[in-house]
Amino acid sequence: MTISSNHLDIAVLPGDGIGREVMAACLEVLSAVETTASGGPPLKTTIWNAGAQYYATSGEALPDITLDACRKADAVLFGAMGWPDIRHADGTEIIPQLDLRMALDLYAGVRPIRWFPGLPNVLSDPRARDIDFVLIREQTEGLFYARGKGELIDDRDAYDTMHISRAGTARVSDFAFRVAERRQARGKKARVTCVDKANVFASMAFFRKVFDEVAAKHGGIEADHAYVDAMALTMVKKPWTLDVMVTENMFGDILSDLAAGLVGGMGMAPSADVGDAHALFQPAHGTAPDIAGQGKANPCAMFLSAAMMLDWLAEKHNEPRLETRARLIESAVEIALSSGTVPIELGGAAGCATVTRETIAALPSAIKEVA
Ligand SMILES: NC(=O)c1ccc[n+]([C@@H]2O[C@H](COP(=O)([O-])OP(=O)(O)OC[C@H]3O[C@@H](n4cnc5c(N)ncnc54)[C@H](O)[C@@H]3O)[C@@H](O)[C@H]2O)c1
Ligand SMILES: CC(C)[C@H](C(=O)O)[C@@H](O)C(=O)O
Ligand SMILES: [Mg+2]
Repeated sequence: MTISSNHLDIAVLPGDGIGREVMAACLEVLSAVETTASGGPPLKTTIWNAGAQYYATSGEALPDITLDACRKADAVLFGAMGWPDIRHADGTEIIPQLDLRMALDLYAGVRPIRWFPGLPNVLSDPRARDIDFVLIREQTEGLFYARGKGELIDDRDAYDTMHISRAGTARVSDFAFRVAERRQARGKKARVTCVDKANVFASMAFFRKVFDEVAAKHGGIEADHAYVDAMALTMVKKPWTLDVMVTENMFGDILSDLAAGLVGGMGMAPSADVGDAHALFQPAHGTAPDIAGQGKANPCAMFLSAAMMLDWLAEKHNEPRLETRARLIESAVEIALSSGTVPIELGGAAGCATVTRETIAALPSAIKEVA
C-alpha cells in the first residue's frame, strides 16, 4: 500500500491516570525522533477523548467521534483506561479499550517481552539476559466473550461463558506462526507454543485442535503445547527457553502481567492490538492509580509500543524510514537504561520526566547505531 498523503494520521487516546503521563512523554519522544531521523512521512497526531474519567464527566466512555477517528486513522496510539471507582451498575469497570478491540476487530494482542541491558536482574540468573519471547493473545472471544453477557441469578450464582470459535482460533494461530516466521528470518528461535487447558475444558481442547490444524500448514516452524498452569511455572523458572506463544484471551491477559514482572515490571511491557485492517498500540499496563499524578510512571513501555506502531506502519506502507525510527526509539531506550537511568519501578530514582529526557538525549548516539 502507498501512503496517499504526505503524513500519517495517528489517533491519540491518552485515557486515564498514568496513561496521560506516559502518552505526553511519548509524544515528546516521537517528535524528537522525527527531527533526529529526517525523511519519511511525518506523523500527524490528534488527541481524542475517551476513558473512565471522561465518562465520569460526560456520560460517554468512547464517544462516536473518537471511535470514528480511530477507524479513519492510520494507527491508534493509546495510553491506558479504567479507574477502579468508576463502574457500571453490574460492578464492572468502564474500560472502552475492549469496545475498541471489538469495533476494530483487533484480534491479535501482541505482547513482546525482552531483557533490557542496564536494568536490575529481577530473576538473579544470568540467563535472564536471553529472555526474548512474544505472547500472542486472542482478543475478540475466549472468556472475554462473556463481557456484558454474564448472568447473576438471585444473588446466588454467576455465570460467564467461554467462547472459542474455529475462525477466531485459526486466525490468531496463523498470526502467531507468521510472527515466528519473521523472527526465524531474523535468526531467532522459531517455535510456537499453544497455551491452553485442554486437559479440562472442551473449549480449550478445541482451541488446541484448531491450532494443530494451522500448525500443519506452517511446516518450517516447530509447534508444541503447554497447559497454562505449567506455562506459568516455565515462565518463572526458565523464561529464556520461550519463543512465541498463542493463547486464549483471559490466559493471555494474566500471563502477560506475569511476563512483564520477569523483566522488571509493567513499565517494560509494550503491546500491540492488531487486526487485518487496523492496529492500536498501548503499553500492557493500566492506569496505576497508586502512582498516578506523582511523576513516577516508567514510560518505556509506551515508547516501545510507539516503536511497534512505527514497525507496523513501515510494513504496511513499505516505508523503511519508519522502521529506522522504530529502531531509533528502541536503541535510545537501551542507551538511556544502560547508562544509569534506572526507573523508579525498578528500584532506581528516575521518574517519568528523567526517563523521557534521557531517552531523547540518547537519540544522537542511537542514530549512529541504527544508520
Ligand atoms: N490497557 C489498559 O488500559 C489497562 C490495563 C490494565 C489495567 N487497566 C485498568 O487500570 C486500573 C489499574 O489496574 P491495576 O492496578 O490492576 O493495573 P496497573 O497495570 O495499572 O498497575 C499494576 C501495578 O503496576 C504498577 N505500574 C503499572 N504501570 C506502571 C508504569 N508504567 N510504571 C511504573 N509502575 C507501573 C502500578 O503502580 C501497580 O502497582 C484499573 O482501572 C484497570 O481496569 C487498564
Ligand atoms: C483493562 C483490561 C480490560 C485489559 C484486558 O484485560 O485486556 C488489560 O488488563 C490489558 O491487559 O490490556
Ligand atoms: Mg492486562
